Order: sequence, then C-alpha cells, then structure tokens
Amino acid sequence: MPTYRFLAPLHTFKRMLPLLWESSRRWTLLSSLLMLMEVGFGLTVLYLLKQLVDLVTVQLGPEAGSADFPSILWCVALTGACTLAYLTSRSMSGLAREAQGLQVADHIDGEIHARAISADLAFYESPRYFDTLQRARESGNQRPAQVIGNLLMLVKNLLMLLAVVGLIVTIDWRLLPILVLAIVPGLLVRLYFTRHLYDWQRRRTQLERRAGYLDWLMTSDLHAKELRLNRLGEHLREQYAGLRRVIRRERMRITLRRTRTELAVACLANIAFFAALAFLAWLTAAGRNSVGDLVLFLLIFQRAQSMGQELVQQLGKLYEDHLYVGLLLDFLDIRPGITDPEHPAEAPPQLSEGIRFEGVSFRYPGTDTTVLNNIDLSIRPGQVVALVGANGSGKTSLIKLLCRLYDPTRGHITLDGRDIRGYALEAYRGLFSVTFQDYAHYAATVSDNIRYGDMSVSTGSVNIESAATHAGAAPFINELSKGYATPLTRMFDDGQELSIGQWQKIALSRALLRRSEFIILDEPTSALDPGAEFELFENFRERIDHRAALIISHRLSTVRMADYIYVLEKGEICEAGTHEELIARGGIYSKLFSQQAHHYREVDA
Ligand SMILES: Nc1ncnc2c1ncn2[C@@H]1O[C@H](COP(=O)(O)OP(=O)(O)OP(=O)(O)O)[C@@H](O)[C@H]1O
Repeated sequence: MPTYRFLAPLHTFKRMLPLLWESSRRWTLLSSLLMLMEVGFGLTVLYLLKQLVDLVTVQLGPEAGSADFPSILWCVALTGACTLAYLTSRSMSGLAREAQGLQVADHIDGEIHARAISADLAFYESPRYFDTLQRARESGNQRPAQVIGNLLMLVKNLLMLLAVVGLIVTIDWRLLPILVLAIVPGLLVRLYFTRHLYDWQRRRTQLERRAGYLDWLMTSDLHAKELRLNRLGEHLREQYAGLRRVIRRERMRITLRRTRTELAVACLANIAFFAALAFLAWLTAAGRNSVGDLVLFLLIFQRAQSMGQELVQQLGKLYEDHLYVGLLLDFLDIRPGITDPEHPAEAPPQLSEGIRFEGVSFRYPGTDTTVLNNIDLSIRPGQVVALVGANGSGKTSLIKLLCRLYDPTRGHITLDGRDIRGYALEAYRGLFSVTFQDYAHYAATVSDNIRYGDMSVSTGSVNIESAATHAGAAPFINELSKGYATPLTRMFDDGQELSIGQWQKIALSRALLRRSEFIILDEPTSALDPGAEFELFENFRERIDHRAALIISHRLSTVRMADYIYVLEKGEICEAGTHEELIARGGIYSKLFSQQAHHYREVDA
C-alpha cells in the first residue's frame, strides 16, 4: 500500500518518542533546546551576513560618500558574536546529545533484556527469534536517541536552506533550478542506497549469525578440548573466512556502485555551480547585476549546496533510522504467549491432590511430530515418582510442560483439580525446584551458584550450606581456597574450576535450596560416582524433606526407591506401577532392570 509506506517513518517515530521520553526526559529536553538555539543563531548569522553585504555594497555604490563605518563594524562584531554563540550552542548540544544517547542506549539494552528473559522458550527454537535479536542489536541501541538529533538537524538545515534560497532569489530567480539540480539527485541516490543496504543487511542476517557462531566456537572455552583433539580448528577457520568473504564481497559491490553514482551526482552538482557562476559573471559584466550580487552568490551558493547535501544526509539518516528502529521495535514487540490468566487463582497453601496430567499431548511449536501422546500421570504431595524411558521418549518434554515452560497441545494439567493455566505463572512456577540435564554453570561464587535457586535467601545464609550438605557438595566446597566465596570460573581473577560431577552437586544444591512443593531432577546423578549416587538416594526422602519429587534416570538402581514409576516409550506411557509391580509384570521395565542388574552381577562375579 503506497500511502502506508509513505507514512511508515512517521509511524515508527511516533512509537519511538515515548521510549525516548521514558528513558531520558531531561537530556531529551536539554538537547532539543540547545539544538533550537543552534538553529536560531545559525539563521541570525545568515541574516547578518546579508546585512553586511548590503552595507558594503552601498559603500561601493554612487552614495559612497556617506560612509557608515561604525554600522559596518557593529555588523561585523554582531556577526562574530552570533557565530560564537552558534558554535557554543552547537558544541553544547553535541554534548547533550551524547549524554542522551548513552542513557537511551542503556535503557534500550534494559528493554531488550526484559523481552529476552520473559520470551517463551519456543522463541529460542525459532531462527526468526535469533534473526530479530541480531537485527535489533545491529540496529544499534543509540539509534533512537539519534532520531531526535537528526530530526532537529533536518529542521535546522531546512530553515537555513530556505533562508539561503531566499537570498539567492533576491540575486536572480533563474539560479533556483540550478540549485535544485545540485541537490535533488544527491537526495535520490542517498535514499535509494539506504534502502538497498538495509534490504541486503536483512537478507544476510543468518549468514552473519552463522559466522558469529563459528567465531564463538573458535574462541570460547566450551569446545576447546574437542577442537584441538579433532583438529577442527583449521576447518572452522576456513568456513568462517569463506562466509566473511561472501559478506565482504557483497558489501563492497554495493559500496562500489554507491561511490560511482555519488561521484556522478557530485560532478553534476559542480557543473551546475560553475554554469551558474558563468551565467552570473556574464550578467555582471553586462552591467545587469551588481558586483555585490556576484560576491553574495560566491559566498552563499556553495553554502547552500553544502546545506543541501547535509539536508540530503539528514533525510537519508532519518530514513535509515526509521528502517533500523523498526527492527528494534520488532524485537520489543515480542510478547510471551504463556502468560497469567486474567483472574489468576491463588496457589493452594497446602496441596491435597497434587499434579495430574489428563490426556496430555504435545508438539513443539513449528513442528508436526507429536512428542507426548495422551499422557495420564499424577504426582501426589510427598510422593516420589520416577520417569523411565529411552533417549528421545519425551521425559524432558514432560517436565517442561509440568513447569509450564510450554502449554500442552491437547489435554490438561491440573494442580489440586484446577487447570494450571488458571494460576498466576510466577506463583505456579515457584512450586517447583528443577535441575535440568543441561543445568547452568554460573561464573559466580559457590554461594551465588547455590543461591540462584532461591533469590530470597541471603548470601551468607546457613540454608546454602545445608543445601550443599544434602546434595553431598559440602566436603569439596570446604576444601576450596575461599570456601563458599570461591568464584567458580577461570574467566575472572581468583576463580577455580570444578569437575563435572562437582558441578552437578552444585546444581543439586541449588535445587534443594528452595522450599518448593515439588523437586524435579532430570538425570541428577549422571556425572556422580556410584558412591555419591548411593549416598544421595540412601536417605533421599529426608534430604528433600519429604516433599514430592519427580526423578528421571536411566539408572534403574536409583529409580527403584520411587513410590511409583512411569515408563515412557515414543511419547506414550506404556507401563506404570511400583518397582515390584513392574518387575512382576515382566515388561520393558523388568527387561531393562535385569539387563542392568546382569552387568553388576558380572562385575561382582
Ligand atoms: N526444543 C525442541 N524442539 C523440537 N523438538 C524437540 C525439542 N526438544 C526435544 N525435541 C524432540 O522431542 C522428543 C523428546 O525429547 P526429550 O528431550 O523430551 O527426550 P528425553 O526422553 O528427555 O531424552 P533423553 O533421555 O535423551 O534426555 C525428541 O524426539 C526430540 O527430538
């Protein structure tokens, strides 16, 4: 729709102004005021210049006798003073713009982070999310602040240009089309290439992201071991260089075309200027114009031309601002789909029935594979439930649904008989302490790494040590150089690195810290030695204070102590019961259990 496209920049700026106002009210006002002063003084200087030329022209004319040197001197002094004021307000407004820009940039970063931390998990599975994030980042967090500056500069240049055009018309109106010829083609070229570059940048976002990923692979410590042992480094370097080559070539092609066109346009503008000069010189020589007019023309035509060029640049920048701020706004428009209901129910203070899955099915957004099918399952208060199943059978996906990181595609999950979508999201999620398989390693102190499980606990709280004791982490923490204050990273000074099993115990401590209703442990002992695993599950119920728990484990020796066991196969529950019931049944569970037990017996023998 052409009308809409034409109005689109206005729409973008309208949406952006409240953002600016919110983030730096004082600096926005001050920088706008200083800019207005800059415009005012700039125009006054132009006016005084015209007065000066008029006064000098009078001196050269037939009434030369009535010399008015004091007026000329006053005029020069006033022009000088206004120029000084103009320069001062220009520097001050630059300063205010810088301060405003920094403040707005931090505010925008804060907004980006706010959207990122509340976005649905589903966003992370869509390349569109990463593209939008990358574009928002590329668009520059200072850009919204620049818009006000660019708008005011545009107004300033427009007013000054109009004043200069007025002066030129007083010399000869026929100079006007020449001025237009010197300015307008430049404007069109600028707008065309701004759009062209923007379109190209949008197209190559994924390419840039791919290059960024390779860069991260080569420089991060996460895969440094494999990179060296598999001699992957050179291969990645080549891949990276290849991608950068493509990006560089495409970019250079555009720059080359742009330079060529801009040069042609600049030549045209110069030809226009010299043609105008020749025309005026001819008029002056023929006595149809005064020498003063020629001087004035020389003084202001090039100024008008450079103002025109600035105007063109400003328009180009504003257009660019509209395009790139649009990318930022795209990201800020992200709203989570999993949200609070309109009238959330209070979470029950004392659970009676617990959690129930009723005919729950699930597909990840954007995919057509059903990963969970018609699941019926319950976890009663105080009950320890185990989930067993082969890789990819849907165990972790079930936990994600339970914690409402996703909503089921079909069926219901209830808490004490009420659909979990009826509770306030944060209060509901607060019922669970979870350790995922890919638990986090925070580059922070031991104490903080545990405390991140419950931010209401203070750094020095005894609860942190007690959680570490229950998770079996206390002995090795006490041997660290600074105990609980040891930073767990080698990225910063004084840090120490842990073994994978020790990290897992820290993650377990984090889950045990919070007094939540349910504890969920996804493969909690995958990296623990058998002794540590045995210790953890020996008196597991006391360790978790007799709360309800859901445990996923491939080690059936761990699972047998659960009150109830569900066996998942290809997203469906194929068996359920106590350990004894499942063994007696002689199904998958019983087969898996005897396979594992057989290994142990072989070792024993
Ligand atoms: N984020 C995702 N987007 C799309 N599909 C996914 C996603 N995560 C998992 N899947 C798919 O869902 C299925 C179940 O995965 P899930 O992680 O729940 O299995 P699991 O039983 O926990 O496996 P494992 O024992 O290996 O941890 C798999 O086929 C997997 O490919």
